[in-house]
Amino acid sequence: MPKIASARVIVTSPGRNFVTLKVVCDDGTTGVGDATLNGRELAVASYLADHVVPCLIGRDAHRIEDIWQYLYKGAYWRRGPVTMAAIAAVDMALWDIKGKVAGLPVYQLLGGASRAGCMVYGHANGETIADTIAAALDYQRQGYKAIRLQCGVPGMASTYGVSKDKYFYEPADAELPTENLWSTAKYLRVVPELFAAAREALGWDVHLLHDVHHRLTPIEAARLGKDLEPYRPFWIEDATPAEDQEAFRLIRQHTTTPLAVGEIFSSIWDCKALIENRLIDYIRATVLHAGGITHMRQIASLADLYHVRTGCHGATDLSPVTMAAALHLGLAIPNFGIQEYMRHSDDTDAVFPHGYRFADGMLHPGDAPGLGVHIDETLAAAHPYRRAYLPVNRLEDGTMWSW
Ligand SMILES: O=C(O)C(=O)C[C@H](O)[C@H](O)CO
Ligand SMILES: [Mg+2]
Repeated sequence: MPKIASARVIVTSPGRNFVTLKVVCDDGTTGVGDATLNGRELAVASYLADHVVPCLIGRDAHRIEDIWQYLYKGAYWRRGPVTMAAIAAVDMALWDIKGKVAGLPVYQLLGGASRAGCMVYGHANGETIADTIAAALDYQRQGYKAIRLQCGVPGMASTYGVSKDKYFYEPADAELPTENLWSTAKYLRVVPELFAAAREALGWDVHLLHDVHHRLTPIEAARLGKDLEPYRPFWIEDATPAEDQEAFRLIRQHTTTPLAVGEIFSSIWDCKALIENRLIDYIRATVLHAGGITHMRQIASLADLYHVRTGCHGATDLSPVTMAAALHLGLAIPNFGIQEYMRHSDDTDAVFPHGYRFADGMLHPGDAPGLGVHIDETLAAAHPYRRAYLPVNRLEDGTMWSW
């Protein structure tokens, strides 16, 4: 049995910050895990290096469940994004090792493929509705079957999801948090116009998605859901801040627009009530921020009982290691729904060579043993950490709001 001989934390910034755990076994087998927590990266790096790595040395790398429970129960302080991202990194690395030792891709260890590939959605965004539609048409031409639409809000200098670059959206953009402004009234006017224009231009054979990014009250979210119903969105995401799980009941009572939530959840306890009460349709928790493949599989299994499908977070702050792990899980589980796919920059792809491939609107994790992703440590060292914060958001009168 491979024993864990060492583990190191690698912080690198090939255009944006990533924290990676590399576990090395006494037989030379290595595994990688992603521990990136956007804007708070060094907290997880320290949690791993100072508090987790010393506990790993000498352990049997095959005992994934036992090590998960050891780190979770052993911390005493349960849940939370820092703890769960650190546990996730260990978990991903151990699945990677198990796959390499077995000579099998991780999805085979999880039960084998349940589908040909994982349907993904790309991000179409633009300052104006016309710009956004043009970007969406571009994705459609590339074969995407699902597209997220975000456009600027007239009268607002900046809007969540709208970037200068056509493909890459990077909100962690400054050494101190950028201040954005927000108007719910202006936003609620423009989004239905965007969806009407999108159906006109793109037709009905493509799934359209939208991220509200935690900015509406429950009754405002209910209004948006109703207004979008004629355009049959695939989902609206994070319609209201989800620490108030009960709020989704109100939204649900008013609209048949499917609801997705969970990119900031760190455990099954954050979504248990949402799932069991059938208040959501898609769970967006990820292997990275929700405790790794082991815990995310548990969340997916619970969700499956209630017709809730996965729609895992996949923004650029989740490294290619997380993308690979998400694809192995997504390929295997019965209730996969969709996978977010915001492409990484060439610099990031070079630091993390990977085997997953896009074709026909889907990603496939590939058949290399383990996760099929590596870290080039020499290249990683050439991109030192740079402090970068996510923005904050204020109403026009200065009131602090959810970003
Ligand atoms: O991808 C999404 O749906 C997001 O909401 C992106 C988040 O703002 C981003 O990952 C925060 O780190
Ligand atoms: Mg989101």
